Formats: sequence, structure tokens, C-alpha cells
Amino acid sequence: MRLHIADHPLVAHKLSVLRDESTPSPIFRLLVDELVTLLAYEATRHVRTEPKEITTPVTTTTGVRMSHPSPIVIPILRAGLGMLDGLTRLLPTAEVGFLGLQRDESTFEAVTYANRLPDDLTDRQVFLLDPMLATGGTLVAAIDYALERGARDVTAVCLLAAPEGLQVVREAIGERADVQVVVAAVDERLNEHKFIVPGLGDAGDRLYGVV
Ligand SMILES: O=P(O)(O)OC[C@H]1O[C@H](OP(=O)(O)OP(=O)(O)O)[C@H](O)[C@@H]1O
Ligand SMILES: O=c1cc[nH]c(=O)[nH]1
Ligand SMILES: [Mg+2]
Repeated sequence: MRLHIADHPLVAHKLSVLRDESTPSPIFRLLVDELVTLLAYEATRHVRTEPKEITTPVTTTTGVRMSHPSPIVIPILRAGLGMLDGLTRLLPTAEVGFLGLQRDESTFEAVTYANRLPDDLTDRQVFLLDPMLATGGTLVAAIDYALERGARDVTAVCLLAAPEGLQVVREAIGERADVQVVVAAVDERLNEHKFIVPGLGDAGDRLYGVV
């Protein structure tokens, strides 16, 4: 597993506002969207392209276009949905799959309640979106769904990660695939409720309200 931590003053600034408990939902959603756009620059660094001949007003030259099969972007519901527009704005030809995973707050196990993915992800570049990587259980489950379907090139885009969860993901993937995790920050630790500290609280609730 390769970890990339965004090191940029705009990321740090926007993340600080996101962490602030007084930031209301509409601003929170806007900032998540903006942060994904900044992280996407790094997350898509290895997106596959192929040469394409183009004619400029002056001459012909060789440019690039996105390769086929197109990448697939998979937001992990609910909170990952807040990151979808930010990434597809930059990858408009990507397909979108959906995974609904909810962490059981007593066992901390990820439970799948929705799965709408193509059966075959062979040769597809997969982008998983989830703002929070806490124990890592949710992301490991999502990566497993992608690997079971043949994907070998997986990038997870998260806003915050806990060191404990990153270690769980690293060990679970082993040598099975090339997985990149792009984060805005790695926080200190998990608390007794397995929440990220200092974190930003429950990302899903802050985006969409308490259900
Ligand atoms: O690393 P983990 O310990 O598995 O926890 C992280 C998961 O918890 C949150 O989702 P939650 O279960 O709260 O669902 P929600 O997005 O619907 O709020 C978060 O969005 C991650 O998906
Ligand atoms: O800190 C955390 C941990 C899990 N899920 C969240 O939304 N926040
Ligand atoms: Mg939640």
C-alpha cells in the first residue's frame, strides 16, 4: 500500500474549517467537495491515457485521451457520496458504482447494505471515496469487493485517516494489489468509540444530518 498525504496550505486551511464543530452542513458539504478536487490532482496522477493525434489551428500534434476501459469511481455511502461530484468533475468519463457500508457502532464491523458494482473490474482503475478511514474495516471491505472482481489498481481517496486504520489496510492488502491511499491528513489516534482524534466527528451526520 502506498500512502500519499496532501501537503498543501489550502488543504490544511479547508480541513481546519471542516474540523470546526461550528461549521454548518452547507459549508461542510462545500468544503468536502473542494478538498476532493485538491486531492484528486494527486489521486489521478497515474490515470491511464493513450496517445491521440490532434489538429491545432497551427499544426498537427500528438495529445492524449483517457484510455479504455474507463476508470470507475465508487463512493462508499453515505459519507462518500459527498466526495463524488468533486472527483467526477475531473474524470467526467468515469463510470460510477455504489457501495453502501455502515459501521456497526458496537462491534465496529462494516456491514454491507448496498452493492451496485460491475461483476468484472479487470483492468479497471478503481477510485474509492470515503472521507473517514478509522479502524480501516470499511475500506478493507470495499477494497476486497474491488479485488474479488479482478481490479488490481485501486486508489482510495479519504480526508482523514487514523494510523491504526492505515496499518489494518496495509496488512489486509499485503501483496495482493497496488493500492494507493490519498489523504488530506493522518490524525493522532482512535478514541474508545473508534472515532478519529482530533478528527471531525461523524462525517455522514455532518454532511447529511443524524439519521
Ligand atoms: O474505518 P472504519 O472504522 O470502518 O470507519 C469508517 C467508516 O465510518 C463512517 O461511515 P458510517 O458507518 O458512519 O456510515 P455513514 O457514511 O452512513 O455515516 C465513514 O464514512 C466510513 O465509511
Ligand atoms: O471519526 C470517525 C470515525 C468513523 N466515522 C466517522 O464518520 N468519523
Ligand atoms: Mg456515519
